[in-house]
Amino acid sequence: MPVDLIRIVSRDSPMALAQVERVRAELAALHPAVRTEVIPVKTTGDKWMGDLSRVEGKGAFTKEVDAALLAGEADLAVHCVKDIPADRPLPAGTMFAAFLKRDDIRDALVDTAGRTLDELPAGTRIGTSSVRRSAQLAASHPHLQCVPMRGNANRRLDKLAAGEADALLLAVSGLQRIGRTDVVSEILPVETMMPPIGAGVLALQCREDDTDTIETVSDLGDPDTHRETLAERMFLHVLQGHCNSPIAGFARAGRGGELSLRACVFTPDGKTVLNAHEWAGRLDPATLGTSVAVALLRQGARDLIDSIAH
Ligand SMILES: NCc1[nH]cc(CCC(=O)O)c1CC(=O)O
Repeated sequence: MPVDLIRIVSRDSPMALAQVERVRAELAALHPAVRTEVIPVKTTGDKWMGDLSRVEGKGAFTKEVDAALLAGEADLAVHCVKDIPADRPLPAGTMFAAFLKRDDIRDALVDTAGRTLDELPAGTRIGTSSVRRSAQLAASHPHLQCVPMRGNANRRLDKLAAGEADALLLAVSGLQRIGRTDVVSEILPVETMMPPIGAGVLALQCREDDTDTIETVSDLGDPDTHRETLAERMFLHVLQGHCNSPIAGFARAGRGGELSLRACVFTPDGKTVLNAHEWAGRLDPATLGTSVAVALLRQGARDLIDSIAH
């Protein structure tokens, strides 16, 4: 039975609310009779500006949103896949109903003087708390210096303007969502800055017994994004990666539907980089994710991941 109202819960950052607007627009196009309501909530990750590993890092951006969904205060949660823990199952009683068509997966350099990464002088302070970003930067541009920076993308841009760093690394998709691609000075190729698992993908999560809502929103799903996301999340699950892991990678669905998954694990100083790249047919994303994870474990990934606090 079609539903007539869907209450959507999400973080309350400008980026998260823009994501909800995309979901509402796509829903309105496919199901014009369905009304929507937005329920913004603050998550632990939004409130705590210290090291994420100190606040049970796992699920810091999703816990309160999932709680509202499970309590029946909302019918649909919108999450960045990147922020959903993969080392354990989704909260019991919830499931993914759809993954929206993937956005740009790359990171961008934001430099107020408009320079590229190669043009930045030694000692330039790059604002990022991400081990993934700082390790890769240490590998390719060891003369640059990373300084810790947290907060939603708008706040980071404010901190940059206030002089807390000289430049930032931020996801292109996030900047597009908040309407700030004007600040991008260079889009980094994935060879220089491999994206995080789930980059640029939005997940729609429902209560598993709410078949009416699941049926309604599942029409928004994109099949290629779905397979890519399953492969990437299975990869991260097998590696038991956490939010602060030095792990990067991405799957790509080819024209014929075949999937490839490239991934790496590195030391924080970027001096050791483990690499794996495998292909699979269109119907087996989970095996592909498992296989790439096992290839990296055989190369010693376990020690690299476990050496970082979480
Ligand atoms: N940790 C915050 C976060 N979660 C998802 C994105 C980017 C958007 C996406 O990949 O869906 C960002 C911002 C950033 O990393 O610059």
